[in-house]
Amino acid sequence: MAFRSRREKLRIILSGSACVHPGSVYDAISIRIAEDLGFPLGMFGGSVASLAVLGDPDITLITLTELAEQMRRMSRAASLPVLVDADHGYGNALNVRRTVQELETAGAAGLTIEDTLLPAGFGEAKAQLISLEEGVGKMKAALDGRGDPSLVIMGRTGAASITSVEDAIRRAKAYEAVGVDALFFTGIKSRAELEAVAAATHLPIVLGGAPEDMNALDYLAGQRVRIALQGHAPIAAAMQAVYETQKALREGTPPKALKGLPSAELTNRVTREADVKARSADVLGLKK
Ligand SMILES: O=C([O-])CC(=O)C(=O)O
Ligand SMILES: [Mg+2]
Repeated sequence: MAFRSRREKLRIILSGSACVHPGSVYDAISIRIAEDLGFPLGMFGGSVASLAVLGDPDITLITLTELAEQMRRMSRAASLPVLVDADHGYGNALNVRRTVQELETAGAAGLTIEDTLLPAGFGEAKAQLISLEEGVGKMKAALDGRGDPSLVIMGRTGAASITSVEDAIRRAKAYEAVGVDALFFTGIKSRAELEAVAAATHLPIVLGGAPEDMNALDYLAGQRVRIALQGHAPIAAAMQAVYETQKALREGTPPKALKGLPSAELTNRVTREADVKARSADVLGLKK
């Protein structure tokens, strides 16, 4: 299976004793840059998928087809393992099963299925959770949808910030019991909360954002956190760069005077120019 080695790399991170930061990836260019910089893993958040594909905020308006297609483009462009935020699995538990099948064939190394009610319910300003029973059904369906046993399936709960840490623990234990590979928590606000969650569970932990005083990787590693997200600054930086460049051009700056453009060397590296040239020499009869 072409993607197995990517998945095994993610499994090595999860079964190791260190905590790593993933690179935030959302398209073919961003995944190549993350790979070149030596990130051990890419994180493809639902928020950045929505931004990159639709230019939308994170309201789960994106479809599974669009998400999987974006993942497929990244899988073609680089071989960095990618953990995909598959949100609620795009429907009920049967949809979750299909989501796993699509992301598996699109080359994801792993994916998270969460128990938040998505898209937002009618008349509900605040995030809601589905029941624990429905969450368990989704995890079972996700595991059942997996064709390649090396694909990593993570159970994700946002209960810590929606209901309580106790509820997050209850849910995490139930997801653990049906056989997910790792637990992904969002909304953990303190060391005490993380320590409670870690003490009550057994699987490797992924932390979707943490307060400043919990950033030390050795502390996180000691609580079985193997992957700690750092948000999605690269796409935000890209937005600012496009804004500045278009603004300068609109205001009459000559293209040659623009600031912040990549060197030819960086552009060539990101586009894998040398590979294209070598291939063109071989198959198009062009000079290298
Ligand atoms: O999983 C992540 O990267 C955090 C998240 O939910 C998102 O960005 O949509
Ligand atoms: Mg998300």
